[in-house]
Amino acid sequence: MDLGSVPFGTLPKVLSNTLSCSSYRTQGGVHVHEDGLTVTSPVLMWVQALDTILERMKALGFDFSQVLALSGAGQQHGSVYWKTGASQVLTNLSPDLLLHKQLQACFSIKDSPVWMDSSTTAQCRQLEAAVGGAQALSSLTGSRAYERFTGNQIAKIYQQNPEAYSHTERISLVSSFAASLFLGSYSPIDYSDGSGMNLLQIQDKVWSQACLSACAPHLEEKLGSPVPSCSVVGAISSYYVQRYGFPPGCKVVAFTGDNPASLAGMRLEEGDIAVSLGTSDTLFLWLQEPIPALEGHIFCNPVDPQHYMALLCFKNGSLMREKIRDESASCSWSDFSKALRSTEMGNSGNLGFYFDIMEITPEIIGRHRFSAENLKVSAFPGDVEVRALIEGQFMAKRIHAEGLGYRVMPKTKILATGGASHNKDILQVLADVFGAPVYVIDTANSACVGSAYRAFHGLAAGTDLPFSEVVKLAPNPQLAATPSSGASQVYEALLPQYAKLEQRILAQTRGPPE
Ligand SMILES: Nc1ncnc2c1ncn2[C@@H]1O[C@H](COP(=O)(O)OP(=O)(O)O)[C@@H](O)[C@H]1O
Ligand SMILES: O=C(CO)[C@@H](O)[C@H](O)COP(=O)(O)O
Repeated sequence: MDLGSVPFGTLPKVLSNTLSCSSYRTQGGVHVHEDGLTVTSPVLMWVQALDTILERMKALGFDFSQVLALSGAGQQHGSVYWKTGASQVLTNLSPDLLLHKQLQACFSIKDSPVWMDSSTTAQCRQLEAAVGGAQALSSLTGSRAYERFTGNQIAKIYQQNPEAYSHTERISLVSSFAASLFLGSYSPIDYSDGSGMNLLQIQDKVWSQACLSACAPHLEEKLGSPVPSCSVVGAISSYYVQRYGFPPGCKVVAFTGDNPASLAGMRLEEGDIAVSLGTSDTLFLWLQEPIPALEGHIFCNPVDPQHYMALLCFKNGSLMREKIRDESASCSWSDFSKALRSTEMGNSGNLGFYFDIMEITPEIIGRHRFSAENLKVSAFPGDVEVRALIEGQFMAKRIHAEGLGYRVMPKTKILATGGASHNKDILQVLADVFGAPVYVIDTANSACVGSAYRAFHGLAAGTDLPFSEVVKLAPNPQLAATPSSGASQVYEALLPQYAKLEQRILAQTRGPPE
């Protein structure tokens, strides 16, 4: 969880929040189960993370009485299952005890499925069949069925553990769960994060009855009604007023997904392209008109209710970069950067695909390396390996963004965020592959900054003030890398090559058509 105070003018302090993990024997915040597909996090770990951060802030003397509004963000798609009777506990929290001590018995499922889960292929096929196919589901909800999307996760829980499902009074997303903790009552799901469930009709902004009934019974009452992302969902619970000194009127603005919150934090404009280099890599764009397809996702826009955002998710992001860093660059980001600087754009024609876990975009697993002559090779020297990884990751992003209809224009800006956006040498490759300048904001944690901006926007709710007006005095993104001379010739030649090899691997791994 991070504290975000809007860093300009005389604006009040706001608190933004992302929950992260602590020591529950998780790796990277999650448990990967024996089947290699099921991935969960202990829900109490998230509750304890909130306790820990608030206690630390109190110990540091943070003045909670200045917080007029707060909002936050959570990983998308993950879900939390509140047990029958939990709302009673939530509304009667004792300020003398930590949250995780009081909420221990409140969850019907203790290990929440998270975005990395890919165990629901059967449920995905069932959902698509129920609504007339993959494209029909995409046209309705913005995406074909994806394993991590919450509707399919709920369907799996209902099918495998009907008793726990029937003892569930409320299902939250990670974002609305975190908001519920602050509210002391169930927070609604916002339209933008709600778009990552395969359940919400993105045009009408209501739950799809066909999708709900294909996933599980009585689902609508367990989800509650979705709300616009900029809604004030209530005032902070008296628990925080008494224990930490928040003002009683402190407003809670609907929490949203980490990627929608990043869009807000980066103040993305139409034509820009955002690349988030976090645990997952994502690429997202502002859209006026949704054109849902079989690849990628359309979400409701988190700051403008009339508009949309498109998103591509790449599962093998930072964790893959960390592996190659450890294997080929002495476990050091500085050696990793040196490798990028000591090799040339285009990597002398050597290309690599690095997907240690089943990738989402495209559905490939394994490491696949090719020489300049397109021959499969089993290994590259360390420096070549590092460049092949980074060039491959960014070429995939450009190719799949162009598949969605996106074109790099002369005025295109790339806005980079996430942990790896601290690395200038990685950003240089990004600028070269896209042939466009790369900008960063002064904190790489754009989801937190975006949550602070959204909280401030929520304070102005009812005045119809557009989000862009609210953030107009925020600092502008800083230029971090510009394309090197000759980059466009190198990558114009290499991009079709990479796309062809990707198709070849896909054809080989899928096998002959049935
Ligand atoms: N200098 C660096 N170069 C490349 N990657 C980095 C660097 N510093 C941090 N990272 C990566 O950033 C990742 C965390 O990114 P972050 O955006 O905080 O994650 P999340 O998406 O889970 O919020 C780490 O896994 C780490 O690999
Ligand atoms: O699945 C997606 C987007 O569709 C992920 O981007 C998650 O939203 C979590 O990402 P990290 O912040 O853990 O990288």
